[in-house]
Parts: sequence; C-alpha cells; structure tokens
Amino acid sequence: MKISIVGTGYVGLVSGTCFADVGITVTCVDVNEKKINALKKGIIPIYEPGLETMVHNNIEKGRLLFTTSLKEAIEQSEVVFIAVGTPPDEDGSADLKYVLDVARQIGKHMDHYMVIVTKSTVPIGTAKKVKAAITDELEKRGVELDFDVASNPEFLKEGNAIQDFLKPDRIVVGTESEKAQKMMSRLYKPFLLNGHPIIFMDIPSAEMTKYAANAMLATKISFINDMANLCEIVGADISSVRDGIGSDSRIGNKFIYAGAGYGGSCFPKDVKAVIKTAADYGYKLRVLQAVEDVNDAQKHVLVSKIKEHFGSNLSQMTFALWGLSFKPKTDDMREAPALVIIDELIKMGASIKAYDPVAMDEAKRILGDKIFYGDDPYDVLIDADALVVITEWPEFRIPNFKVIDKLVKNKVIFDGRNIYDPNEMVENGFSYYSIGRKARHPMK
Ligand SMILES: NC(=O)c1ccc[n+]([C@@H]2O[C@H](COP(=O)([O-])OP(=O)(O)OC[C@H]3O[C@@H](n4cnc5c(N)ncnc54)[C@H](O)[C@@H]3O)[C@@H](O)[C@H]2O)c1
Ligand SMILES: O=c1ccn([C@@H]2O[C@H](COP(=O)(O)OP(=O)(O)O[C@H]3O[C@H](CO)[C@@H](O)[C@H](O)[C@H]3O)[C@@H](O)[C@H]2O)c(=O)[nH]1
Repeated sequence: MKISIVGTGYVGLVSGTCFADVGITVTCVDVNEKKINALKKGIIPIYEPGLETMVHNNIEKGRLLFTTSLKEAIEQSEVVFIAVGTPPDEDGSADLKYVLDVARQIGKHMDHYMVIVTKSTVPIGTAKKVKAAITDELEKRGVELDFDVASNPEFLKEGNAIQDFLKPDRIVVGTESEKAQKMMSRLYKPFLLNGHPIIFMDIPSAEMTKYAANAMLATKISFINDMANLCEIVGADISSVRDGIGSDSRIGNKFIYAGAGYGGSCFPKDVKAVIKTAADYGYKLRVLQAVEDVNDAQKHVLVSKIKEHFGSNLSQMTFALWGLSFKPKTDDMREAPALVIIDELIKMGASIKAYDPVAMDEAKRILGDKIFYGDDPYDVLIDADALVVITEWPEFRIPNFKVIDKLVKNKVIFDGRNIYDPNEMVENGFSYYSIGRKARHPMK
C-alpha cells in the first residue's frame, strides 16, 4: 500500500514513520525545504523519544521517503493525509489556510481515485471545504475524477507520540463512503491488534470528537487547578484529594494533576477554537470559557507565591528555573507556563537562570539573551536566590537537597508541579511552596 502525508511536523512525521514501520510505503511532503533535506539525511527536527531510530530504520528499508513535491508524493497514493498546522487566527478560530492550500494543490495534481483525509485538528465543516476546494481545481482542469474525503483526528501526545500512535486507545474515522471506509480499515488494521476499536462515524462527528476530547481533558486540568487553589485556602491537600477522587472509576486518576497550568500546541488553541465555533453558531460554551480563564490565571500562581515570600520588588534577585518545555519529554515550548512566569519575573526586575534537559535550544530561539542558560540543574543554582520548578522532568524528582542548600542563597523552593514531599522539604530546612497545598516552613 502507498500513502502520502502532507505536513511533516509532529503529527505528520510521527504518523508517517509509524505507517512505514508496519510496511506501508509513505511519502512525507513539506514546503519547508530545509526540513525535508535534513530528514532525507535522517536528521529529525523535533525531540520525540524513539523517533530518530525509527526514522533511520524506515529510510534504510526504503519505505519512508521525503519530498517537497506534492505532485510527486501523491502519484499512486491510495490515501493522502493532510497534517499541516491549524494555528489560531486573531479571533481564536482555527486558521485553515494551510489545509485548504494543500487541498487545492491536491486538486491541481491528482490523476486517480484517492481518499483525502484531514488529520489536522480542524473545525466542523472543514472536510466539506476540502472537498469543495479539490472539486473546484478539478473543474478548472476540466477533469472528472472520483475521490472521497474523510476525517481522522489524531490523539497522540508529544513525548509519548510513537506509543500513542502504535497502540491507540481508539481510532476515529469520519467518512460517508463505503469505499473510503474499507481503505481506512485496511490501513489501520496493523494498529488494532490489541483489540482497540476503529470507530466509524459521520464526518462532522469525527471533527467534533477531536475538539470534545481536548476540551474534556483541559476541563479536567482546570477543574483540579481550581480545586487546588481552594484546597490552599481551606487547608486541604490537593494530592490527597486527587487520590481520594481518582480512585472512583467514574472519575479516574488521569489528567487530574494540579500544576502551573496547561500549555502546548493543542489545548490552548483547541479550547479557543471550539469556543469560537460555538459563538459562530450563536451558542456560548460557558464551561470552556471558565476552563480557559482558570488556566490563564493558573500560569501566574507560582509568581504570586514568589511575591508572597519575597514581596513585589524582585530587582537584584535571581531565580533558578528547572524546566522550560510545556511538559516533560518534549522540547516544545508553545504556550509553556515557563514563558509567562519568566516574563512576569523579568517585569518585576528579577534575573533568570534556567535549565531544561532538552528545550535549551528552543528557549534560546524564543528568549534569546533575556535569560541565562545553565549547563545542568545545579549550575543554575549558583548565586540564585531561590529554586522554581516548572516542568516535572524525571531528573528533577530526587535532587541532592544538600547541594541545593549549599548553592541557593535562600532555603526556599517553589514547586509548580508538586513533585516533592512537603514533610521532607521542611525536615531539610526548606520553605516549600507548591500547588494546592499550604506553604510549609521549617520549625524555627
Ligand atoms: N502536536 C501534536 O501533538 C498534535 C497532536 C494531535 C493533533 N495535532 C494537530 O495536527 C496538526 C499539525 O500539528 P503539528 O504539531 O504536527 O504541526 P507542526 O507545526 O509541527 O507541523 C506542520 C507542518 O506542515 C508544514 N506545512 C505547512 N503548509 C504546508 C503545505 N502547503 N504543504 C506541505 N507542508 C506544509 C509546515 O512546514 C510544518 O512542517 C494541527 O492541526 C494540530 O492541531 C497536533
Ligand atoms: O494532569 C495533568 C495532565 C496534563 N497537564 C498539562 O496539560 C498540558 C498538555 O499535556 P498532554 O496532554 O500530555 O500533552 P499534549 O502533547 O499537548 O497532548 C494533548 O493534545 C494533543 C493535541 O491535540 C492530543 O492529541 C492529546 O491527546 C492531548 O493529550 C501540559 O502542559 C501538561 O503539563 C496538567 O497540568 N495536569
């Protein structure tokens, strides 16, 4: 079977590589020539555990190809996935210009029956627009060709993308054609050996499923963060509360970790987009508006705690930051809480020394010389006034507290991901601020 994937970002590259890995011949297309040239040599543009080896293996086997020519890629392809970006427009809606541009290119070049699948996260009605754009181009060429469109939203998480793709909880496909349904069943068969289902539905429902899934997950996070803030006020501990509610199987223990707010390229953008879609239809998604408001506020909670401890004038002070990426196991800093925290601390006169296991290059690209970059977690502690943990990378979980104590001027830690035990902190003589638990201070 031969397929092509248009857009070689996180989703396109991971999907393409995983399809190639099960024996399908995949051509990945991108307009970014630099990216494609690097990929041809096996150099991957993103940090994603396990991806590089898999890309190498499949290039070697001749099953994974890269090109900048969409025309060349779709030749003999039975299925073409559109996996380009859908960034937020100024009003929060998903910008479809890349998706529709690809659709038009497909219409200009296709010469046989294909299923054109939107894998990008797109608003309800997009598959229809894709179909119209292709039909329009075919008509301009005076060509009559049969083709189908389908919607196949992607649910992978950065940092665990390969496992998520190879062993999905479910695959959702929206299609209105039996022929396309058969093709999609055949394509995904190798990934369904673990018994998880492929769920077929109509196209608008598939498009909506993606937004509903991300909106639900974002809601869980804002809910727990709201509860965490109340826990602090009333003297409860959110970690115990999480254990208490998470063991109820109707609630579940996943995605209810309080923290410094959700970031990344998906939740913030998709929550905004679905709110905008609803508004366009004259409906107000009140729950999701609150989810977004709570998250915006949550990104400032750590700085409030810093102010509570040191006051509002932070000039002459230096903060050591552990973690810059929006979550562990990725170098992605899109919408990362770290960016909000850094911005606010700098505005209050503070200097920042930061360390992240993989996001240092990305941070330099975004922040330039606004902050100092350390070589390892302990390097940034030298002459710092306090330690602030923003991302829960495994290597920060059991640090050497004696070394922290020796290097940091004040014995205080601000933990934005609740990775330390408050009792252990005070026993080690630290003041400890975390999320959803009262600040703790050592006995005088
Ligand atoms: N990142 C994730 O974890 C994730 C997970 C599920 C769904 N999604 C969704 O998938 C889509 C892609 O996300 P991403 O993170 O992979 O984006 P990305 O920005 O990493 O990659 C998009 C790629 O598309 C390329 N591109 C743009 N226009 C093109 C064109 N006309 N022809 C060929 N290539 C073109 C860009 O050069 C870029 O390399 C988005 O809609 C996103 O919401 C993302
Ligand atoms: O209990 C939790 C779980 C997550 N987060 C935060 O939520 C954000 C998103 O995390 P995660 O969902 O793991 O990462 P993404 O790679 O953004 O994946 C989400 O967005 C993708 C793009 O749409 C979807 O495909 C995935 O299913 C969906 O989980 C991060 O900032 C996390 O720190 C929390 O604060 N608490």
